[in-house]
Amino acid sequence: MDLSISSPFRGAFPAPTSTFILNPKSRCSHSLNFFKHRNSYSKNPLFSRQKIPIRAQVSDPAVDDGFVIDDVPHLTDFLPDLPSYPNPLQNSQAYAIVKQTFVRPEDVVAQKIVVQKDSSRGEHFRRAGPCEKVYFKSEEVRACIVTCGGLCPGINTVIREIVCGLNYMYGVDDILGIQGGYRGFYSKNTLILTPKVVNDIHKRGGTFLLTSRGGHDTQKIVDNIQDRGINQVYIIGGDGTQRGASRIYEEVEKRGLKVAVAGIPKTIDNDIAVIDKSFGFDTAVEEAQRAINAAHVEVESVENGIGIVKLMGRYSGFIAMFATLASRDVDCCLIPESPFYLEGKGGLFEFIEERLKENGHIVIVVAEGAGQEYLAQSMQGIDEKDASGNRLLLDVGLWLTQNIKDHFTKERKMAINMKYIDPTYMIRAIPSNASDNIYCTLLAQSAVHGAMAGYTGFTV
Ligand SMILES: Nc1ncnc2c1ncn2[C@@H]1O[C@H](COP(=O)(O)OP(=O)(O)OP(=O)(O)O)[C@@H](O)[C@H]1O
Ligand SMILES: O=P(O)(O)OC[C@H]1O[C@](O)(CO)[C@@H](O)[C@@H]1O
Ligand SMILES: [Mg+2]
Repeated sequence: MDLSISSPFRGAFPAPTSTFILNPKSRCSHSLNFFKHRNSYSKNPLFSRQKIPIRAQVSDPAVDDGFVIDDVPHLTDFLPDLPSYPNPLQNSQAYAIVKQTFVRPEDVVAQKIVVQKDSSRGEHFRRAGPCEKVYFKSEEVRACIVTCGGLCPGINTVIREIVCGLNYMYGVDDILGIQGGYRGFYSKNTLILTPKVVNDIHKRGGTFLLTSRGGHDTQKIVDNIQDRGINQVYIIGGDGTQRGASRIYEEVEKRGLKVAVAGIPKTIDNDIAVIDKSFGFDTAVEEAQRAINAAHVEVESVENGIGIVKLMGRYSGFIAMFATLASRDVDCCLIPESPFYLEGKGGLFEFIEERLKENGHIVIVVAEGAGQEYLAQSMQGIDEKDASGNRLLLDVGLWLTQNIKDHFTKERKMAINMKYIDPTYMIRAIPSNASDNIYCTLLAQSAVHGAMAGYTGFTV
């Protein structure tokens, strides 16, 4: 596993994460180039990356050690005369340690931690964290936060920590909540967010700001940002949301506005390239154990018990796979990345029969995106999309249940006991656990440091 992105807290101050850019155009910072979807990353032009070889450390210009930085944009790229100020954290007793831990422009995080002795240095990202110079005075900042897409444990913690981070670390007290996703910019009133208002929200699931799919109108959103005098925009959401954030950043740059756009990646499916784990994933895997345990208890207590648990995972089976590995009660895990078939030698039916003979029961975990090709064949013509344009998946759990029942009762004339559990929303509509809370805090604070330092168009 690549552990390059998130670092543990050091002392009273969280060590910086690294970040990636929202947009291929770039300069220095600490963020990733807007969000890379694990499966679509290389195919989607949005995610194509500009590689900027840096030779700063190399004294002999003839030496090319293959160091590449996937850099992020900065406000001074299009507003070259912006003044900078010393980071106010230096003056705070509570953050005295920060003086030794400022992130320097040369600090980067390697994408790969396993390399060969003679391989080139490879791809790197800006390291996130507090910088010596900031490009906003505290009293000048008017920030806003928006949440889009599906739910995920920890969204409220991220909201809370952006508000508290801005206020406690940088003295910012003008923070607005945009309600109901992107469309909330132009169709709803804003909420005033203070540390007091958000104090307890991390104990609740969901999003305090409400969310939605669809409704991204770049022009209207940026008009609204401009009209309201907002100059820092924090956008929490998945791959679609980060694409939308990229559009906002491009429009802001086109209009020459001093507005920092920062993305915080959210996805329960853990389908982001570059990072190992998205926030809320741990919590979801933990909650999935309850469904798997229930399935196991049920099928262990009957003859020929077949338990099926369907878990989220549209294009990637991380939740299903991790929940399976953690549980040890699962016999078979079906994920979108790995094709399977039902009939014949090596097929699922054969495997189930073997297990029933051997153990008297079987537990199968299936990710929602697995086997969609079969469902599409059997239900031709159904091609529904959600408001954001994501294809709505057909229910693989029901399809599997029906096919297994038909096979064993009709063809094999065997009596089976089928138990189908679909805990879909239960694993994401819960508050984040302790370790996700810390991770959410790290991401939120890193986004705040990045925006204060003038970086923009990045996903932390
Ligand atoms: N290419 C795009 N350009 C602009 N906006 C987009 C784009 N794709 C999606 N969006 C907007 O982003 C928001 C969220 O998108 P979507 O519903 O796909 O969820 P997501 O962010 O991918 O989260 P998740 O899939 O994890 O639930 C929606 O408001 C949608 O209109
Ligand atoms: O029903 P909703 O809220 O649109 O979201 C369901 C989808 O959102 C996700 O949780 C995240 O993309 C998927 O796993 C799932 O398919
Ligand atoms: Mg998505």
